[in-house]
Amino acid sequence: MESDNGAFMEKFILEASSSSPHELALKGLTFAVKDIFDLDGYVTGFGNPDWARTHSAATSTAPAVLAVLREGATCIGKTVMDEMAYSINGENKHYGTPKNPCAPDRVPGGSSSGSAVAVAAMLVDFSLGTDTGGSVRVPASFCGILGFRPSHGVVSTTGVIPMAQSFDTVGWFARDAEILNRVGRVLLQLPIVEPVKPSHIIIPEDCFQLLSIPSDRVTTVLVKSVEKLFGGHIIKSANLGDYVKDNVPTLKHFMVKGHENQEYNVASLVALSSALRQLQRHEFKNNHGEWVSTVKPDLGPGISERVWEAVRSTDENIDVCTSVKTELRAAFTALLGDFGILAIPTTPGPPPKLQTEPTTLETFRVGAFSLLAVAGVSGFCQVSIPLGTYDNLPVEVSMLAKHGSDGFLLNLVETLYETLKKQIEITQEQSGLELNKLPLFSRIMELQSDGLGSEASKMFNWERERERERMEVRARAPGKIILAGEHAVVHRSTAVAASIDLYTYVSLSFPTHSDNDDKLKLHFKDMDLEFSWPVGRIKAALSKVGSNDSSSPKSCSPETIKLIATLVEEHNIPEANITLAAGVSAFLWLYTSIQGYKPAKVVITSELPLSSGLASSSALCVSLCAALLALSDSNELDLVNKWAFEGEKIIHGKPSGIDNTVSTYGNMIKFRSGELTRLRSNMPLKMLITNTKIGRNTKALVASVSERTFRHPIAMASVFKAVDSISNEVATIIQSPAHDDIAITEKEDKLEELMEMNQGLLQCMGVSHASIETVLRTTLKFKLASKLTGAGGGGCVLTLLPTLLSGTVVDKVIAELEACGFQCLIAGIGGKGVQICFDSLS
Ligand SMILES: Nc1ncnc2c1ncn2[C@@H]1O[C@H](COP(=O)(O)OP(=O)(O)OP(=O)(O)O)[C@@H](O)[C@H]1O
Ligand SMILES: C[C@@](O)(CCO)CC(=O)[O-]
Repeated sequence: MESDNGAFMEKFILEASSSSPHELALKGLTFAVKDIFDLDGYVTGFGNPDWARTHSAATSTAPAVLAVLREGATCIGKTVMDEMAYSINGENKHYGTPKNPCAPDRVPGGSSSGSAVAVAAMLVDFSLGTDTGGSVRVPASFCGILGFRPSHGVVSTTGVIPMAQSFDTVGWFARDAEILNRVGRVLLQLPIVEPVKPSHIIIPEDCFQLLSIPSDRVTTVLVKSVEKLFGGHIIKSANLGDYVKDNVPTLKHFMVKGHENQEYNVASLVALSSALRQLQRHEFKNNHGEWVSTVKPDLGPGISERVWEAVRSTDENIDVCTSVKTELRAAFTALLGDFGILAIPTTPGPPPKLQTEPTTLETFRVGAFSLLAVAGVSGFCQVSIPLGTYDNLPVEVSMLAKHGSDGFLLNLVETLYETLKKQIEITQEQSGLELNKLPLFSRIMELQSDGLGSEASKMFNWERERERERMEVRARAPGKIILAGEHAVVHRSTAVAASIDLYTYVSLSFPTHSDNDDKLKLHFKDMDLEFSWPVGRIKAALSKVGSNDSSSPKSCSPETIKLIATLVEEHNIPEANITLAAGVSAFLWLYTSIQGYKPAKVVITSELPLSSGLASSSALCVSLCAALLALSDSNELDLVNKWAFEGEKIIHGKPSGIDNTVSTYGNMIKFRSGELTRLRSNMPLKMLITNTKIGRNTKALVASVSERTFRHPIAMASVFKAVDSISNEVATIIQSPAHDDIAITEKEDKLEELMEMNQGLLQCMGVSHASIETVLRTTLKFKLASKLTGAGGGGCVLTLLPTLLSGTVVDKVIAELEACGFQCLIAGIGGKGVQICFDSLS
């Protein structure tokens, strides 16, 4: 199954003999078909071996397949699909999961998984799939290609195993917008016509808020491209959820009480998807209930549950589902007219990891289906369009048009696609150094996904070695503030943190052969401290440690720490800088674990004050790991984060992982027991950060809180529980909408109160300090609330600067704090995480 990315069930060549006098529209193109289409003489497998075993070969070929064959395209095989088309994941336990060329550790999306992968891996020019609830749109978006779901009923589904007829469509995939359009014209039997300019493009904010990545990463590209081609005046914003709620009265039968105000869902769209799923279950049962009950097929996890749920479903609300369909189609027809476009995200985020638990996938599915149901229930046509990558994972946007406006939509994609691609490049360049936005990374991606197999990887390694010699890799990672929950987070309470726009920078370069240098050199530029070891010396000292595997982060054992300490002690670190020894040890562990024993030069500088609560140690570990992993096969952010955590352990003792996680991913997060939730901040937060300049050691402070917990377990459990509630409340406030100054002020007042409460509890933990109390007293004089941030014991203090606070007051507070000898800075919070770039040295 591994060859051809595991996309095919079976390969063969199928061509139609044609003596047509006209030029064939698809001549010279190859394609593949999902194993749900009948091909004369072949058993149609429906993704499941029990199905294949109990059905005989088809006696004719589905008209949709015949149509493309007759226009000169060559079919090269049938593709793997999800069992009975009852999944959007793309994992098939019987035939293997087709490998997603865009993200090999992620699912390819289903149910037309193999068809999408065959196109994405460039094994064919286009492919056919089917889409009932999302089975073309989802795999297209997960594999970074174009996917088209036509208006319901316009392409023949004869000779295609039905799933749920009210929603079943034949869809297709391509990498090229012109080919997508050409295939569409054949299937839709449409003549070639001039493109028509869209009358308006609606970008509903509520739908883009469902995205787990920053929504402007998607909307900016779209808006800029539309502005360039058609003018910005055609862009309209809207709230789709409200529009649907107000215009589809029957939907009330599917609205779940209490869901109206759910933060991450658009309640009326969730209701739409409930209606769709209900009717889908009903029709699936009519189609396959008897077969399932008799054969009791062996079905994969998640799919089995859904199939049996459908088979056992009762026929409630079926008429109401049909009314919802009719009302929604009328409402959207009024909204879009003949040439209006609705733009929404295809799915709420990047493809989930392979083998994610079905229960963990549920939140993703709820979000995905509420977006997918828009075209599903209205029967409108939809195209999913790739928009490059974010964090190395594919990003897509969808455009929908009125039922029957398929030709218009296909022309529009073709017109828009080149401009979109240029805009993606501009946006990615402007966002600077981001991990996945780099020439070398895109070259690596290309080489891995071009299907050249081992030849490609040989070339790739050789190329990489040469690149390595000429390259300087630079990385930077931000520091962080903790808004609520420090220390308690080590004891499994919730904390809320954000990145700040102060960074640690790492530069990594490897000597060329002609340099004849065999040393590993580390330069802390700010303190002008240099370390260097012959790599043979490091190898000899660490010979017992075993071989390195950069793709699986491991902890440094106490024995290895001792061995590393001998290497550190060979350099006499001045007494004033002795705390740097821990940073040097972490460096040696991370470097040797990821790069082995190779000579190199690493230079580190930082804008962050060390040991003051702004996570300088994490910024060091994260930027270092990003640089070290940049040239390896495994360059995922997740891996950077995991290795950085191992470095943190050396400096920190028992870290919770919050610091390295914020430094890696940026933004604002809620964090508990290693689990992170991204927060969508709905308020601009400005913080004054006061550095008391009292140096302290996070490791010692964390240990002191643990000791206090050991002495007073019950009392401290209550303290941690109270902190947990405070953090959760802070997260809710940050995310709740605020439309005017009054609402913002109310939110700020609440946050101030919670900060004061948190500070009180940090005092209970014993981590405040006289210098911190001085800052608190000073800011209180100006009615401003403050709390320590990070480990305490000195370090930094946060003061919330309310939006309506006058600049004069800010100046006065700062003047008074600086008069006490403190350093003040005003921080932008919630920016990007780690970033990386390559420079050529030659
Ligand atoms: N730029 C740097 N250069 C050298 N060493 C560094 C650098 N940044 C951090 N370190 C190492 O990290 C240590 C500081 O880590 P520590 O955890 O005590 O404080 P912090 O990370 O700044 O604060 P907190 O963990 O409370 O947010 C330093 O003593 C040093 O060993
Ligand atoms: C004090 C602490 O909670 C935050 C340090 O920035 C420690 C940790 O979470 O690892």
